[in-house]
Amino acid sequence: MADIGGEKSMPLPLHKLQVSTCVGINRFLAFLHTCGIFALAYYRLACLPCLPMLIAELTFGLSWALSLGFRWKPIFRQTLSENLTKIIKESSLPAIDVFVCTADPFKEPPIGVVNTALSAMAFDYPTDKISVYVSDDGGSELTLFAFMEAAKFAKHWLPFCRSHGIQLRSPEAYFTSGMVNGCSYGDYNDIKVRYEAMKDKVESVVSKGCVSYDVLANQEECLAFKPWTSHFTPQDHPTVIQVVLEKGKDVDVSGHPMPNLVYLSREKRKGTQHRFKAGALNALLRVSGLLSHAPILLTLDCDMYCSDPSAPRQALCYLLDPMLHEDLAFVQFPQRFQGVAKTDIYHCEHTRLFRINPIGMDGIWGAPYVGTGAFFQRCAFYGPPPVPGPVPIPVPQEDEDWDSDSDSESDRGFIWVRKVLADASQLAACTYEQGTDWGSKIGFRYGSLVEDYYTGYRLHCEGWKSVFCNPKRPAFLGDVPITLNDLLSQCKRWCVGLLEVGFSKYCPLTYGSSRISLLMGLGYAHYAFWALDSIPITIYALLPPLALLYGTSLFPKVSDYWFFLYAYLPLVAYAQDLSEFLMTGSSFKRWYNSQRMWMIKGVTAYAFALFQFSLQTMGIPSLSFNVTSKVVDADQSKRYEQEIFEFGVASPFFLTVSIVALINLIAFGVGILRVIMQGSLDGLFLQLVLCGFLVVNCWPVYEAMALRMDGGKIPAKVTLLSSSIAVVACMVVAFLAY
Ligand SMILES: O=c1ccn([C@@H]2O[C@H](COP(=O)(O)OP(=O)(O)O[C@H]3O[C@H](CO)[C@@H](O)[C@H](O)[C@H]3O)[C@@H](O)[C@H]2O)c(=O)[nH]1
Ligand SMILES: [Mn+2]
Repeated sequence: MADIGGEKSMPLPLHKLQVSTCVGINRFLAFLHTCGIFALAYYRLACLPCLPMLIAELTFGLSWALSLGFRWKPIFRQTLSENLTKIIKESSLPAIDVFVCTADPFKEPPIGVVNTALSAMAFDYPTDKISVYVSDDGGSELTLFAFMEAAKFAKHWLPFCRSHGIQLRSPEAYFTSGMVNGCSYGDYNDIKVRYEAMKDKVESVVSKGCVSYDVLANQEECLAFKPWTSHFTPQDHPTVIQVVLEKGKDVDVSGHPMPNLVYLSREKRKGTQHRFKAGALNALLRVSGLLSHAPILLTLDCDMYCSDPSAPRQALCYLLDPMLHEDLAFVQFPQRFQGVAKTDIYHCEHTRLFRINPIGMDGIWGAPYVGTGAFFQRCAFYGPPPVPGPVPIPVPQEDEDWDSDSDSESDRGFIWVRKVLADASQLAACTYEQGTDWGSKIGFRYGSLVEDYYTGYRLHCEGWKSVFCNPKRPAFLGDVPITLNDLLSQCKRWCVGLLEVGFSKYCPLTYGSSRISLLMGLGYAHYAFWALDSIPITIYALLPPLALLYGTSLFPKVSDYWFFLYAYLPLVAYAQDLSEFLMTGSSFKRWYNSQRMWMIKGVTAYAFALFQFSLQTMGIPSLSFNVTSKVVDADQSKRYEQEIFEFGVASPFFLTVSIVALINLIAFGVGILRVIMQGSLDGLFLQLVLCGFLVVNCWPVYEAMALRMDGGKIPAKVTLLSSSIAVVACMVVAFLAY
């Protein structure tokens, strides 16, 4: 323990890592693929003067090249948290401020937000070192009410979890997990009844839409709702700060101290920019800096509860390592999800984004920040890492606290005096940031709808590192969108946000590559230009089938030796993708669905994002952060569980998908006829295969157009419009052919 802070290395390792065994094969395949892509370009230029196909193939090639960094040096880390207690005393553990964001009580039910907060309050960690802050961008009394009720329930819940060593500390998850052995606890029924009563009370208030006096217990509770006057709207209201639980004052039913629980709704005024989630997090950063000032922060989305109470200790295995500590900005846990359908039809899990690519980026420099489930060092938000010097930053010795200037104040309970709350209000004022470096050099960064990606990227550019912590037992579990439209809208929002970074002066290819490393720059660029995949996907989805109608061959004959190239490149790319998928423990069917979603996104979310972004750069009003709905409709959720695609609404996304699906169906039919009539397959073989593959992928679309009667089918007007467009397109092509 004594020489942790010294120059010598640690006596007991806190973690270890292992480089993936695939490194050699990955690099070899990369070499072959590069040669292949150059050969493709040569083939297109030399043999077929077909410009769009060349563009498509070069863009595919570019997109593949940008993913090189993910495969360069994937590493697998493992924490050895059993050693943590041997090198640091419980009382010396650093304090943690947890940020939970919510933005709309109707899209994000308060009971869900409360469950997330409860799971963090119940961390397996000294309670007096935890402060949970809730940022309510919806400015809703319903959310505050839910938290006041949750605080009362927490006084029973925390001791219950502690005494029985409960692992799932989100009460909703615990009571629905079917952990029947819970019933054997004497107090199980009591706690269950309390939870349900609390939930009913909160839900009934939410369904009424307002907090009336009769549901409040006393004068003090009534006072808390005073800010909600008739002038109060979600877009225009003063700062509201409520200290719902206060450590040192509130204790649970067993007499143990409670963590701090603070509700914050930052000031909003019409005409001032509020910067969505990044703005909310920055307000929390300042307010928590004044009230509890923990050196470690955890950011959580309201729908992502903590499913392993040891998560903070796992994160500390990295954050307290003197060898990493100096420039380690954050430890990122993967986003993992609950309630995913068996074969994950919409590929909500984003296996590649959240679980495969981060291990690659971790091996080169650091995993990207994904908005939730990340433990930060507070100081990372206030400037670049300290210049490496001879003396490493010391971890506290025996009786010293980690952040020694904060403990003396907060322990005395000094922070909650009225004066401090008034100051905190000022910190959350909507004009506070004007003329400051907030959002540009300090705090979460502004300028992109994907504030998480952008902030992590800018921190990396400043020299900060990060670590990807991916334990077998998921540390955090979130909800997934269960309708196709929600998922595509979310994806479109992400893509627009990513393009905002890609086409800014911070473009990862130039700015990033020169500051982090070429491979990291490529990795970040891979995301920034995600939406560009729409170009080759759309060309491949339309041109080959239309040419098939013509009888024009766009690919080499089977007998041609160039054929090998067209077989090798996609097959190896798919096989590598599949094997990486399977290595995460996913199934073939899930992988298949993920590639289908990639195609669907190519002609919808990616394409629309590109269009939206172009409009935006021309000065047409930009997209705002449309919060993904976390409310589930019973019919929809039933269909989701049965793995039936949910269309239902007349979304423009579905129009383009349907057109592509129909054109391929027609072309495939005509193509087969052509082959039968000509008696030869040679020249059209690849086109037929591609078209057939698209038809197979589009199967749910045909079903939803013609065979289904439920509420999730494609609306008749979309079917009608898309069929007309597809038929006209095919007829024009057929006409041109004669
Ligand atoms: O003005 C806003 C908008 C959103 N949020 C919160 O941001 C979180 C994420 O919003 P959600 O609608 O769930 O977006 P997703 O696309 O599902 O979220 C992913 O993408 C976001 C943008 O990149 C990241 O912030 C998230 O962490 C990441 O999970 C939620 O807790 C919201 O309450 C705010 O606090 N204020
Ligand atoms: Mn979300």
